[in-house]
Amino acid sequence: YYTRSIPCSPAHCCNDVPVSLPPAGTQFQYLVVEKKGAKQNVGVIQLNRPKALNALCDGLMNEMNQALDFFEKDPDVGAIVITGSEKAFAAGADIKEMQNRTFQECYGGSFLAHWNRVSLVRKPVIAAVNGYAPRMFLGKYCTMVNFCVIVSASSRQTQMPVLTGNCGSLNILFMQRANGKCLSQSSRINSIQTLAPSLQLWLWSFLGVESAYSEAEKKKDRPWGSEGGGGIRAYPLQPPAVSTPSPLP
Ligand SMILES: C=CC(=O)SCCNC(=O)CCNC(=O)[C@H](O)C(C)(C)COP(=O)(O)OP(=O)(O)OC[C@H]1O[C@@H](n2cnc3c(N)ncnc32)[C@H](O)[C@@H]1OP(=O)(O)O
Repeated sequence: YYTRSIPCSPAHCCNDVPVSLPPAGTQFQYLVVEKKGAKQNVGVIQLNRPKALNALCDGLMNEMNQALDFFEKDPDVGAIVITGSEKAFAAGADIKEMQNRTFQECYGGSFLAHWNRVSLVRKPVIAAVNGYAPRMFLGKYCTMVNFCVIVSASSRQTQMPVLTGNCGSLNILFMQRANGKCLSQSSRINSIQTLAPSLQLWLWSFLGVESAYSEAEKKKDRPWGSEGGGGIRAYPLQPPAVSTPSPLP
């Protein structure tokens, strides 16, 4: 759980008595939540459900929202990092929990609506990804990572190319700043290429394109993320020329 061991800030004076944030006694079953860094100003949320490869069950996502609330309100926290374990960032939605739910339940009950909290945090949220992260980056069912700002790190075990997530994620930040909307995947990708090319280049150079590009993807010699329908390539220097689809025969 999370303890506060740094000196008081004016906004949070505790008269030298250690303060626990979130409120003392808050225990997380599925997360390790702590503040890190020399200035203790980075809120770190580590997914901690190893037996299920950090699959995102309701309990985990509720705790995630709680932790995000705490960090967003904490004036000492400048940025939030969400990370997993070495083997898995997260195995996506908890499919065991989902398997018996009917369409009506999901649709009527706003299934997964509480997953959006991370996209509303008004501080940078960085997803530090290692290991398995199926369906976390691309496709119809974009999950948590797509609502974060930057996805860093890479791993051969990551099933989706890491950089793909970076583009979508950073772009969401951009679009949130611009108009508060999360656009469709292709719009996001297009817009970052047209509206924020320098930001994109900066991000790519920051992350090191080559190191984020898995050997497996290299061998396939195809656009990153094409499996998920995104069709994204690494364009370290120039955005792609817009191609017109060939007419149907
Ligand atoms: C919003 C929509 C989505 O996110 S849909 C995407 C849902 N995710 C998936 O479909 C991934 C499913 N998992 C896998 O394909 C594999 O687990 C793997 C490739 C990620 C890893 O394979 P590995 O062989 O290394 O591990 P296990 O398959 O043995 O898994 C260990 C343990 O974790 C449980 N588990 C894994 N993924 C999930 C999940 N998404 N939901 C619930 N539980 C999951 C798995 O059942 C094993 O537990 P056990 O008690 O031994 O059955």
